[in-house]
Amino acid sequence: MDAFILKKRRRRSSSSIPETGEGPLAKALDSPLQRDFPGEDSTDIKIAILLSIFPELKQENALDLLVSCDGSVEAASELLRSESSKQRLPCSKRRATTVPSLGAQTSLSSHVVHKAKDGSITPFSASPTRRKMLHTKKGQTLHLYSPDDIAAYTPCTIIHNFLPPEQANALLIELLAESRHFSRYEFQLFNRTVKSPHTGSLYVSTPEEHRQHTAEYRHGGTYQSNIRQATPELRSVSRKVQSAVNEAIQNRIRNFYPNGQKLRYQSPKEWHPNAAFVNCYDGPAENVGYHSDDLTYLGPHPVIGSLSLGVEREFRVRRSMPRDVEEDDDDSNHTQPVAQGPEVSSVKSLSQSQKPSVARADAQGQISIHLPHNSLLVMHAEMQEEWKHSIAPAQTISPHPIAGNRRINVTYRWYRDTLHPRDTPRCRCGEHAILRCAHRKQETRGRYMWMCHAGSTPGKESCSFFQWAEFDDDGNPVWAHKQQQEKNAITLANFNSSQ
Ligand SMILES: O=C(O)CCC(=O)C(=O)O
Ligand SMILES: [Fe+2]
Repeated sequence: MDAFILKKRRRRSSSSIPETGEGPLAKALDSPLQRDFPGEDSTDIKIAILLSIFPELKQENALDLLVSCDGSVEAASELLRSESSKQRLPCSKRRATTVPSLGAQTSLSSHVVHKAKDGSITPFSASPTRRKMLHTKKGQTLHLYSPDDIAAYTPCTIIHNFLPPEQANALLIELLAESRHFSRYEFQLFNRTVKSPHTGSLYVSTPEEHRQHTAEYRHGGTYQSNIRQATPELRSVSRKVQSAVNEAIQNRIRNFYPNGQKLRYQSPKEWHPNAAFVNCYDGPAENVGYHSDDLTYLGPHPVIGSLSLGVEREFRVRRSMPRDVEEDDDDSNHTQPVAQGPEVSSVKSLSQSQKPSVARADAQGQISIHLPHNSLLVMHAEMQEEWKHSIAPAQTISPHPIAGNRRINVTYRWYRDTLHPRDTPRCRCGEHAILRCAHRKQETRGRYMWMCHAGSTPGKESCSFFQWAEFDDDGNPVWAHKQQQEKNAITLANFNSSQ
């Protein structure tokens, strides 16, 4: 289970579980997967039986296997026998890493199987219990490394060593020089003005878009002064990001979405980046707190291509828990600012009563995806509405030969022509309303709404404006059709086509 390491472990005092010390069995018995395992008392006996039959099997892999076989030693042995016989075949196309006895970076999903009531064994990825087994517990972090596991358990695709090394280094050097111009985003969190615990800047395609972003677009409720024009490396890399992201979207649709169809409100058009947030995390303490990205200009179910350069850091994700499970309040009275976009801060300094969303995050546990230099993470269409993400402060980091202690991140984004601030609704205080997805109440969950964002703007108070947002199935706002008929639609320039 090397691909899947549990960092914080529960201490067990139960007398039914023998004292196992700090070894792999102790880790295995503390696994969150344990709770789905029937007949907990006999776990160690079953592991011992499996180990006596298959001496090369690692203890922690034995537990994985038992869990996936619903606790049946028989099914687990059967699977191991068939795996080892496949391995002995000289022409076997199977990679050795699919056998659980082998070591580092094994994909969990590649060897975990599901046993149906009729005794048939299917791959875990096709089993109905797949995601159920991955619920993390309070305060726990599951670490995923392999691209297969990341695709199976999170709405993300990771591509390691994405660019040719020289191109990754050239972009890193260019953006490290740019980072001298970066600034901290300011925003209102509850009753305080907070600065983001990292720096950044927004890059756009053309001088005209630079003007519009400074004077018309609002980010986190304010006009943004720190907008820059895309640099040569940023543009040339965007071509590769564009094709990799489009390929990843098609794979995701084919392999993960119901009936192999795109999600409702997801755009069927080719994804093309026309803006990018570039973030700099200077040292292990710099971070970004849990948030989902602002949908206002990206529209429903946006896809984001996120390139990491320099120091490796942990990208943590967790599902946004439906709030009606815990509390019953009304979307239309939404006054609690939910952190959005790169303007988010760590909320550690707030008192317990002030941080309900943090409490929910803890209750659910989280998954950590490690982002090494030159890795591209695609956040798919379900990510912003159903999950939250963060860059955790690190205890230690390994300095990068070019970047030192710094990590540079580029999130390539597709700002929608149809959601230009000229066309989006205004709230009663005359501000641009922001787009959010409802998730608190079951009856309205998944619907979009336009809301006043002034409550998150330093020095402003919200007018509580609220209006349901209407989109067609491809994520076009209702006004887009009218504009097209009148031929006065706005077109934003792709990074690639505007140089
Ligand atoms: O640094 C990262 O990987 C994530 C940045 C992020 O979440 C954002 O820019 O919205
Ligand atoms: Fe983000």
